[in-house]
Amino acid sequence: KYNNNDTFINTIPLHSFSNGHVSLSVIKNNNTFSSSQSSLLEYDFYRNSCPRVERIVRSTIHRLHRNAPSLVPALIRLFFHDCFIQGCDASVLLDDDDYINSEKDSPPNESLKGFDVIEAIKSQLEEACPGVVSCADILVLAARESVVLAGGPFYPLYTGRRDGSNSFADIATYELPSPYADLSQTLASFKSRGFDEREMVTLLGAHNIGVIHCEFFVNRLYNFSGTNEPDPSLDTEFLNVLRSRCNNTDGSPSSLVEVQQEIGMDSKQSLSKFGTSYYHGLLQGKGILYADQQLMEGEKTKYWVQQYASNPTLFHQHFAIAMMKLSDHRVLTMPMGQIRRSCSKVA
Ligand code: HEM
Ligand SMILES: [Ca+2]
Repeated sequence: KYNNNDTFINTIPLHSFSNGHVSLSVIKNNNTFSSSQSSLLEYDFYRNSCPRVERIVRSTIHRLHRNAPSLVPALIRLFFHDCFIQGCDASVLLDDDDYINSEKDSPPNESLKGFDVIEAIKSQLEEACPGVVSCADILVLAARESVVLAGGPFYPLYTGRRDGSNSFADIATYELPSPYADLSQTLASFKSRGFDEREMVTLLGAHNIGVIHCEFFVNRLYNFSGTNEPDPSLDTEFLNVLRSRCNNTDGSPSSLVEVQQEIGMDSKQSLSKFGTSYYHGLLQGKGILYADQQLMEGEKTKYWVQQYASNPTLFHQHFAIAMMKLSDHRVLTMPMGQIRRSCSKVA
């Protein structure tokens, strides 16, 4: 129904995709993929200065992943939280000091993980090619490898991002999407960054994997908006599953019980395939966050939830492209920015 006025469908030759993977030729031939800044990024930017960069990122993540599979969702979330706040400039990685008001200390970022993984990759790269590769590039490349490790699509990335010299704790506090936001609020924050309804639904498909702590949805389980009733949009059976997972009824923030996002689904399968269990869940009232379930409240967003639930290949294609777009959001390129030596400190 929305296909006619959806530029994506009209301009992108979907037949040139195979297996949900995006090929570079498609990108080169179609300007719709690049934002204005990303024209300053290049494919294989480090081909002379650090030709092994992508291999090093990949092998480090693969090595660490064997003992710590949870780094996969963590890195995807870290990437989102960087790019969404002042663009993909590694602002989220900076530590607090006299001059830096670190985003790490902003409430929505308190449960972020994966900083050590980025730092481990950075130190490998500093050995191989000192002072060359930006932390901002490492972050987008690490997120891409994580998507692939989760069974999601591979997508090519431009490189040549430079690191910012600031962190934006206040902006992160107010502008990272809230799990308690309704559809219009969430949509407004994506739209202000150039992402439409469909792209927002696509990116939220990242919630197929990972964990959500009870503190972010306990408000829906017993006393939703002061009603003394649970959130009516929550499936009753699922409500009981969530209650038993978070059996600390006072909802104190210390009750950090982890909840697999694919509860009620074939979790093994969906994890290895980066599937569409998230969208199936929403169709059944089993969205974990209020903001997730809100996708069913808008005509367009609901339409795309239905599309992706029934067409995993389409989801993978769109997810790859949306991740590429987010990776190029407001990047810094020469002569702006810097290359840090350690990702947590300005150079
Ligand atoms: C409306 C927008 C969004 C909201 C409100 C939201 C909120 C959240 C919250 C509250 C958590 C749980 C964190 C925790 O318990 O530690 C979470 C987890 C996660 N989010 Fe989002 N998120 C949004 C969009 C996105 C997007 C666009 C992506 C990626 C493209 C993403 C990727 C993830 C991943 C992978 C996890 C699991 C992290 C882990 O297991 O370590 N989220 N999100
Ligand atoms: Ca940033």
